[in-house]
Amino acid sequence: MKKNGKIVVLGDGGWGTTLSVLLCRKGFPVTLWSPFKDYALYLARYRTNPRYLQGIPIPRSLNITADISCLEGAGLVVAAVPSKYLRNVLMRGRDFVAPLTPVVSVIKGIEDHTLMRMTEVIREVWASKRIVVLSGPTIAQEVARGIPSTAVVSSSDAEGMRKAQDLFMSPAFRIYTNPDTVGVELGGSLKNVIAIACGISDGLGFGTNAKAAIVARGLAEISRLGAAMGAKRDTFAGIAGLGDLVTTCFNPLSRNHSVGERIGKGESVKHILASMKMVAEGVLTTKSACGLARKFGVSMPISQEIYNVLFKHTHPRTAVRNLMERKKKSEGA
Ligand SMILES: NC(=O)C1=CN([C@@H]2O[C@H](COP(=O)(O)OP(=O)(O)OC[C@H]3O[C@@H](n4cnc5c(N)ncnc54)[C@H](O)[C@@H]3O)[C@@H](O)[C@H]2O)C=CC1
Ligand SMILES: O=C(CO)COP(=O)(O)O
Repeated sequence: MKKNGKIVVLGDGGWGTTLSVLLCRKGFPVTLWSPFKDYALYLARYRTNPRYLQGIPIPRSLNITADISCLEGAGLVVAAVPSKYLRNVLMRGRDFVAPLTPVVSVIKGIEDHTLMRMTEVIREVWASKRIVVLSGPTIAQEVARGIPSTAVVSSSDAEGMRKAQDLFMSPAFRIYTNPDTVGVELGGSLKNVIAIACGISDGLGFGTNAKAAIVARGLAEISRLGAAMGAKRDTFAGIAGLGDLVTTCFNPLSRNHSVGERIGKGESVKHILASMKMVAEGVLTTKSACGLARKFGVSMPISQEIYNVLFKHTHPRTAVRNLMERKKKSEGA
């Protein structure tokens, strides 16, 4: 990426704003696209994002707009809108982007009605030929504050992957490469379901034994599905797998964890979701995970119980009992 090639970041949420600020600090010309004109004007005027990234100053050098034609002439696009909005945003922008424009997806989700990964959606709508994924244990507030963090970039385009590594690498943000895109995308998306489970466990007042079990058995079911979909099992033991699972299951700033915790404490799912400005991707991803489990004939008992709690009004304690009373089995089976 040349310093004179404009970078467009699609999405003014916590992560899109963090990455815009990081790239600005590195001296790149960056445009942040917000879906809402009023909020774009607010961000541009007050140089702070109280709705999604409190307390982080936005540099004057960051250009902010709600005009999707800002994509025209972009040297690189960072896709940072929640998964449920991605297809629509891509449709709005598709006349302004060429298939050879590099696109970095930092989105952690699986489209629920198609079961497509985000790179698949981008390829379908924009016919993009150069797509990279960035994923890992990256709670936005921590990265924005310069707290040491790591992530992985992944692509079948080796040169694009290395360029993306250079683009984001910073003194407090260390980037690795991993060509297993399916594994990196699945790891980042499916861990949100397990983070909801850990939140429920905390909300019910359980201890670290229960959470450790959810993390270990959650990772086992994520890896099982990933392997069936062609991912490498090693990827799930790395930064985009176990790494992201740990941060999301244990960090109180995680939106997925906090949705689970509130459920465990007795709030209704409907009430929790209505009260949130930010998006907890794990809610819809739970549906997708169960859809993929059925499609690939893989058992995902924790995801299935979370589905029952979220969408079938199963009481969390019933879900726990269902998991604890499953048929005896060996760990590797
Ligand atoms: N926040 C974080 O710590 C991290 C988030 N991610 C991922 O980044 C992606 C983006 O999430 P966040 O930046 O966290 O968002 P957020 O939850 O902070 O903010 C919500 C976003 O949704 C947008 N939005 C609301 N209605 C919309 C509509 N109708 N059309 C288009 N956009 C709309 C808002 O403008 C805002 O950008 C997600 O897939 C998330 O999992 C990945 C790593 C870290
Ligand atoms: O993906 C994330 C951390 O890596 C952010 O997690 P939450 O969406 O649960 O806040």
